[in-house]
Amino acid sequence: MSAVRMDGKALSAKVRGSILAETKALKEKGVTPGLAVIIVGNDPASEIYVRNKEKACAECGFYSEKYALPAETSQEELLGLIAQLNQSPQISGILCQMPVPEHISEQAVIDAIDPKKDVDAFHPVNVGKIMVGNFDFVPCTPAGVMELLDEYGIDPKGKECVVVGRSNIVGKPMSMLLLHRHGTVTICHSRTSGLAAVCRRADILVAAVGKAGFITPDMVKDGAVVIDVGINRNAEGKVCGDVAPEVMEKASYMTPVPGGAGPMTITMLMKNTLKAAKLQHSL
Ligand SMILES: NC(=O)C1=CN([C@@H]2O[C@H](COP(=O)(O)OP(=O)(O)OC[C@H]3O[C@@H](n4cnc5c(N)ncnc54)[C@H](OP(=O)(O)O)[C@@H]3O)[C@@H](O)[C@H]2O)C=CC1
Ligand SMILES: Nc1nc(=O)c2c([nH]1)NC[C@@H]1CN(c3ccc(C(=O)N[C@@H](CCC(=O)O)C(=O)O)cc3)C=[N+]21
Repeated sequence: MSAVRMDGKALSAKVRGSILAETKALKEKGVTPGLAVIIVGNDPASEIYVRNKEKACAECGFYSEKYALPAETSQEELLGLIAQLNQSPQISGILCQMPVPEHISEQAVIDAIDPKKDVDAFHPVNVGKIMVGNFDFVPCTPAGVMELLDEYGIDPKGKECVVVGRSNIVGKPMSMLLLHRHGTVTICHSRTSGLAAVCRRADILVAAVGKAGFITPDMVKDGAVVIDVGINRNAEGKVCGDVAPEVMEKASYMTPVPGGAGPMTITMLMKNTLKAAKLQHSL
């Protein structure tokens, strides 16, 4: 039996529709959500994401600004731009695409963004709130995964959840959201011993590794729900996930790449931007 395909594109369209409706109501009160996206350097993959974000802003009726800065931009210049955007009344949310060039400190960039405009939820204040379980902004990729699970009626409560990857962007916040929903969560990384056996315990397996085809069928329990967060390019240059396609035959539900977690990430960014606009206007 082949797994049910968890359609992130379809769910995104639905959620963006309801965001647009809310945006229209907000605009009648004189408030337009605005997102600023900053990209430093010209990583081709980042450019695709930035374009997708601009498109999503248009679909949701948002105002958007894009700053494509050259790779040589100094940290001081970047922090200056962020300080300006922190003050700008048109801008509800600020996202600086990661990674940034090596001469710029990622943490300095994150720390510079006003927590009230931190729609990525990467600022330590927001990370702390997520840990405590009382948060305004949900990290976009993990939030998108949770909405996909809900849409398909998959409840993490009491389930064995295994997250492969412990990054601050995906693995760690993903684990925390599953924990809040009462999953029994195991976080794996490059030093995990017996990784395949740990993965085989999973009722819900989330792959956020960054290696094409890393999760093979022998690592998956029959009937498991498999969430593929990876965005990689295979030898032919095609976008593919961290999960080998043959896993479809073992899983009960699985997210495709493209069309699964990726579009949902952007949709959750829109949701956070709308929320930021509302919070800033006490609505
Ligand atoms: N769909 C979406 O919206 C998004 C997709 N992505 C994609 O998700 C993937 C992961 O992204 P991100 O979390 O930022 O990546 P990172 O490179 O920051 O983290 C990768 C994680 O995988 C772990 N890992 C690497 N090799 C192994 C291994 N052999 N066995 C077990 N664990 C391993 C690393 O372990 P260790 O910590 O020990 O090094 C690390 O924790 C990428 O493909 C990225 O492009 C990212 C963000 C959003
Ligand atoms: N500050 C910051 N915030 C991020 O959220 C962030 C980041 N930096 N750096 C990079 C990662 C990656 N990321 C993706 C977003 C959308 C898709 C996406 O739209 N994917 C589509 C299209 C894929 C394609 O065809 O290229 C899909 O999977 O169907 C993918 C990946 C956000 N990230």
